[in-house]
Amino acid sequence: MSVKYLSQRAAQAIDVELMSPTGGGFNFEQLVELAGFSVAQAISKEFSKDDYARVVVFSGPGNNGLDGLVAARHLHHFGYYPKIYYPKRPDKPVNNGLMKQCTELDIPFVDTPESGLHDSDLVVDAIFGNTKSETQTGFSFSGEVRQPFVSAIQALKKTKLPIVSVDIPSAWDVEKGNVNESGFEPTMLVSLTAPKEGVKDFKGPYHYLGGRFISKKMERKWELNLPEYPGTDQCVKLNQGIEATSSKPISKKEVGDKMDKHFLSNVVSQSFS
Ligand SMILES: NC(=O)C1=CN([C@@H]2O[C@H](COP(=O)(O)OP(=O)(O)OC[C@H]3O[C@@H](n4cnc5c(N)ncnc54)[C@H](O)[C@@H]3O)[C@@H](O)[C@H]2O)[C@H](O)CC1
Ligand SMILES: [K+]
Repeated sequence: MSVKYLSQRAAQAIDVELMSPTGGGFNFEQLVELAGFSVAQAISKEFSKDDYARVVVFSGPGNNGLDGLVAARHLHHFGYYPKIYYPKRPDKPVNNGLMKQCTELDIPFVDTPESGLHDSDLVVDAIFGNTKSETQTGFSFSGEVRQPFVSAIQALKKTKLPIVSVDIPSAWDVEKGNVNESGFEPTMLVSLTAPKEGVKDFKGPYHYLGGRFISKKMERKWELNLPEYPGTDQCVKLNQGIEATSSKPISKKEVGDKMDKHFLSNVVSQSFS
């Protein structure tokens, strides 16, 4: 059976369930840590530190960017030389903590996408992920990308370096994918929890799954059909050309039916915070 591709709404409902006291019982920092660790490990499987030691991580303003900061820290410990482009830094304990951890390791923060790409072997795209709407009226990517991320995404379109995208290539539509082929094509994608519908368009050679935090119970409930993670690995390589188990996207009603009533209301209040 092949792995299931998730609608944006289902992916966000699963995130909320993972963090619900009546669901998975995780806290947010744990998930970010595991997600970022899985990204670093997946990178180490395909891009050896002998050939791709100099890695620049582009981190966006949300949680996808936090995964990038965690990945940078682990890459440092794995023997790579990461640097970070992190232009918008929300003043929150988790962001400040991760920045401090990277600073303690002397990981440099660069001021422009160009200075990040200069003398690098590999780029990690952690700009946008399964972005929640800013308007709270829906779940679609909220309009046109704004600066400084327009320039960052332009730089990713131009670079010849291999790109590793975290969860979804930034500025692709989470459900419709690389609309009009206007986005960049990463070499590697690390989907978190389960691939999103939009990444059916992904054509690169390396597609991994990371974020090893789903119980068998949740996997059955959401019919995720996750592959087995090998041994102690935090990531698993997916076959190229995997198909969704169903061409019918999960409806809003189905997502609502699967969600515990206790945290149904939290989908809006928590997941948009
Ligand atoms: N369970 C998991 O798999 C986990 C996934 N995680 C990661 O979290 C992201 C989703 O995070 P979220 O914060 O909801 O979205 P983004 O990172 O994409 O960033 C939202 C951020 O971007 C701003 N924004 C929105 N639209 C625009 C725009 N058009 N231009 C500029 N800026 C925009 C918005 O204001 C927000 O600040 C998921 O993909 C995973 O990577 C976690 O690690 C937890 C576990
Ligand atoms: K991304």
